[in-house]
Amino acid sequence: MDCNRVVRDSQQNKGAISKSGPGAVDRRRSVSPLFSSRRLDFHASFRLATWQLPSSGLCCSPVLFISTSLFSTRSPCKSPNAVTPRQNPKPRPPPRNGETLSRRPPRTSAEASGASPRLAVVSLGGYRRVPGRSAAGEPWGEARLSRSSASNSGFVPRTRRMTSSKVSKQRCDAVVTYLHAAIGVERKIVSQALDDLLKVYDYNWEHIEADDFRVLTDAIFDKPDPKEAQKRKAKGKKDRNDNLNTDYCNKKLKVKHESEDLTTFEAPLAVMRPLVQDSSHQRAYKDAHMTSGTQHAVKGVSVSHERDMPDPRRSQAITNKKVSSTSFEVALSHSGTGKLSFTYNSTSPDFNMPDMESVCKEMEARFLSTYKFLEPNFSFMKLLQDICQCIVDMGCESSAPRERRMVQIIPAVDFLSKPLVPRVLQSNQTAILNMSPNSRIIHGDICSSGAIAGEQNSSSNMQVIAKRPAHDINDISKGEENVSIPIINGSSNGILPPPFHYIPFNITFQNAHVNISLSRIGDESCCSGCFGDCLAASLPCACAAETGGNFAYTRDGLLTEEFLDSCISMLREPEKHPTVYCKICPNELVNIKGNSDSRSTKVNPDPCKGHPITKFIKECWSKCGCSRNCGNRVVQRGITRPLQVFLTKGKKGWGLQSAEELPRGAFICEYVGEILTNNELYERNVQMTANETHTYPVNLDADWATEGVLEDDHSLSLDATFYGNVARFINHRCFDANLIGIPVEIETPDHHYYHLAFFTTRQIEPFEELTWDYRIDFNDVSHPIKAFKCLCGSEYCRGKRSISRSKSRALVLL
Ligand SMILES: C[S@@+](CC[C@H](N)C(=O)[O-])C[C@H]1O[C@@H](n2cnc3c(N)ncnc32)[C@H](O)[C@@H]1O
Repeated sequence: MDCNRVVRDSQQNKGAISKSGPGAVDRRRSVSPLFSSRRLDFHASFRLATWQLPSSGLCCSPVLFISTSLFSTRSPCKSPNAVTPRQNPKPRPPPRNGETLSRRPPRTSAEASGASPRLAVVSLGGYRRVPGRSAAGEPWGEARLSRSSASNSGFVPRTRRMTSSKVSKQRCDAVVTYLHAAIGVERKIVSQALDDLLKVYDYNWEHIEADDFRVLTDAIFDKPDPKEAQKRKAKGKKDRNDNLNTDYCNKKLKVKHESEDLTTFEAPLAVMRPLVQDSSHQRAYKDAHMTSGTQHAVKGVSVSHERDMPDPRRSQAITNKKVSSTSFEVALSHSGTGKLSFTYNSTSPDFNMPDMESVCKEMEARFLSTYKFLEPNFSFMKLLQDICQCIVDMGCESSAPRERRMVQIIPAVDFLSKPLVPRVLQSNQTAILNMSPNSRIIHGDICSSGAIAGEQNSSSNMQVIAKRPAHDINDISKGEENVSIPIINGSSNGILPPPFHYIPFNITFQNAHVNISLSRIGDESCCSGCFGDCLAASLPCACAAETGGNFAYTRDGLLTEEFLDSCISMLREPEKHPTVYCKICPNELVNIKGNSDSRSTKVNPDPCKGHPITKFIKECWSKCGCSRNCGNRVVQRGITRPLQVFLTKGKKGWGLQSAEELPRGAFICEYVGEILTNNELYERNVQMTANETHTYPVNLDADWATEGVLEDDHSLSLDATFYGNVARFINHRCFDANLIGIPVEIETPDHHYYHLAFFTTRQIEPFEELTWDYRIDFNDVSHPIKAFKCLCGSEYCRGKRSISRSKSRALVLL
């Protein structure tokens, strides 16, 4: 995408506006009471063409062309005496010889119609040589416009202005043939548009040929859809009936619509309009349902396919909701044309049309502040380009894979029959996600605020479509795990978990120093002499030393009773086990730092709250001689149980369950997330506002006793808010949870960093919710993460009382 081009065009247009009638706009503004509302239209149109130059033999496919325009119009005046905006303006006088760029010809119908345009045009070109053809390849823009190709195809070189009588029919025919082949539009439409333009420009071919026939192609593609014209016509009639005073305006409208009706713009293949998040969901659904054969819904967008429409081109319509101050629409047609359209209605008299460059900049700033993580080269224009490219890509696939994908994206839950609109479109490969610009892309908590995650902010109805990875409801891990982990929503409301990046292994965020090196593993800490399954050997190998000379696992892959009992005891009866206290605790130190610019006057950290001395499992690893199937390698082999992410019945949001009974001591999954230093985690927590949501980070402090005085940045945490695995769905239960998190050493004997693995504390029935004790200190008011009101239901619940009176510490402590 050529952003400079956008800016240049935008600036040129400012120039054009200044000459073509800003005074008129301002005068109209000064009589604003005469205008009932203003409308801001934004169009991004794109088209796909497979075409062949007549003589060169160059076949170009696909060609993507995006043009965007931003212009405002005003609704018809209410008084016959009022100054009216031009509904069907006379064409601009043809440019005279020697006129400068500021008198350039109009590029869109909107501009031609007298609306005040600020135009940005972006073209993308691509070509493909047909093997065996002789012509030299040219990018589309050049090929389409080149003098050689033009003359080869029957065009004559640029000439002086010609009068109507001098225009050769042959030349017109050549242009029509050329554009018909190039962009796949009916000859009649090309011909009509060419005739119109020739008249407008006094048969000056220079303006028509300029900029690669841009004016002509724009005129063709910007012809209004006759269906819309019909609608407006009908509305015009209604207005006339409603208010006789508008007769004058309606006459004008009628003239325009009749001329629009002459065009035969292809019926749209699909039209998408966003839902408005208000109480009219049901009405919107009803409306959509009435106009559609079948319907499925995208986050914030209702999509319907009019399969029963008699149109031989199998038109599809995606339609919905009408009453909106802002609306957004995508129309696609089989000819390979598309149009993205945003309309904003305002009654504000102070409305000032922003220029396209400013809009892009503002949108980029909003995206950044909303989504926090954006690619460095993100641009709003690129987003539009991506949408177009996505449609082109999908359109170019053969129908067979498309059918297969459509089968895959049909969710297991009943999205289709409910009026409340689901928020995410499911797809294994791609998805269009419709979100409010004010909503967060990534967040974990769907219930602490009592709201469903992903719900759109109703402060703006403006929708942003973004192509981005979404959940596959058949496997939330997207194939990253050994087993598929489906998303189960038993309530049939179509809600899905908020988006996040699924990762099966921990990944360092930035500064965390995780030193994984073979040289750090001493010979005494591995079993390089072993072979096959260490558990099958007559004597435990060196890797069992960490667990007192006995392996923590049985031959069945479960934790030994003894090991599990002692871990559970450490968790539930901490007073019976040693705890280590830091002289200066990194956890408390970071609180001071974090508070340094706030109202806090603290200079000394609080005393250490203590860290448990927890048992570690030590698994065999790459420096060992045993095989991958060794019984002392359980956690590193990943998830094997049939887990499911499911929507809980209460207000806890999503949870995790197993479709099968689980024995005591079974490995479920490890807690996977970003590895952060304490400082990074604190910064992150502070930056996330109180209303933003979290999964609960885990502090890796299980073995601090062996570390002596810990440096700040050696204190690490795992945060699954943005990147994580299924463990981020495990809900908390005070004290008697059915899972326990146990530290596991795999790649490094250095216990700054380790894995946190969940094992069952007892036998678990199929579909019983899996829980673990976050060990949240609900009374810690200093922590920036506001804790939830605990709904664990345990008789030992320690969160339900304290939450009402304080912010609680929400960092999980091991
Ligand atoms: C790690 S996430 C667990 C998955 C979460 N339920 C979800 O839908 O994404 C932690 C969040 O789940 C909710 N949660 C977990 N356990 C809870 C409990 N016992 N009572 C109430 N809410 C709980 C809280 O909103 C908390 O912020």
